[in-house]
Amino acid sequence: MTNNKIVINLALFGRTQSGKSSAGNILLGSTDFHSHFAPCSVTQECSLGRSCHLHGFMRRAGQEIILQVQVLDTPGYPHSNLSMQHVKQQVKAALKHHFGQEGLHLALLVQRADVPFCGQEASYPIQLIQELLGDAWKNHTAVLFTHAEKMEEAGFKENEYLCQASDTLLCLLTSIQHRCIFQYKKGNFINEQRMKILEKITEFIKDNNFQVLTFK
Ligand SMILES: Nc1nc2c(ncn2[C@@H]2O[C@H](COP(=O)(O)OP(=O)(O)OP(=O)(O)O)[C@@H](O)[C@H]2O)c(=O)[nH]1
Repeated sequence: MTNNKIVINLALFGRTQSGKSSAGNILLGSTDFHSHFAPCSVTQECSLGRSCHLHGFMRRAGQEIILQVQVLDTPGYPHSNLSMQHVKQQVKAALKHHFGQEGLHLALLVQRADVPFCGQEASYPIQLIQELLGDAWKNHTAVLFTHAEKMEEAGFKENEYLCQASDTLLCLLTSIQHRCIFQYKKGNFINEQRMKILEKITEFIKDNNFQVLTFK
């Protein structure tokens, strides 16, 4: 953090087609990441996107702090045509390259709200986060639920959804101090969504005293 600017470093993890790139684009307010429907994995390589300077999120000693967000998009894990070992090595190298010195503030585990969180498939991305972030992963991970509008359409409020969640999800949320965010993709509310998601993320990072994880 310099006197009046902070750069927040985020990395997206999750299963194929969970909505990682789309969430990254919402966070950045851009279309930097390649995001579309496919019956296979779209993202093949890690890539870093940077937002413009954002105002109105933070103040310190009465002075406005300008926020910039950097997001690392990663291939789905498991992937439809890359081995798990390959993806792991690729993400490890990208974390070191982009956040090796500056550090990572938060890993976002991207999970579709309309897909139950259970079984082996759900646990792979968590295992990847644990392996790459090490013991402190619990302090630097949040779940980002995409497709939350489907949950809303089915008549669930966020707390009701979480109350009825699978044991695996409840156990994960307990480990990460219940850090989770719901992303609703509907109509013309994308900018409003972006602000809400960024507010939550900055809250988590502030609660963590801006601590980062570095990579050697
Ligand atoms: N309705 C809805 N669609 C979404 C949401 N998030 C993503 N999508 C759609 O889901 C599809 C996959 O999104 P991506 O962002 O490409 O997902 P990804 O996880 O990056 O996919 P891979 O790179 O294949 O692993 C796209 O058609 C997105 O438009 C959401 O919150 N709601």
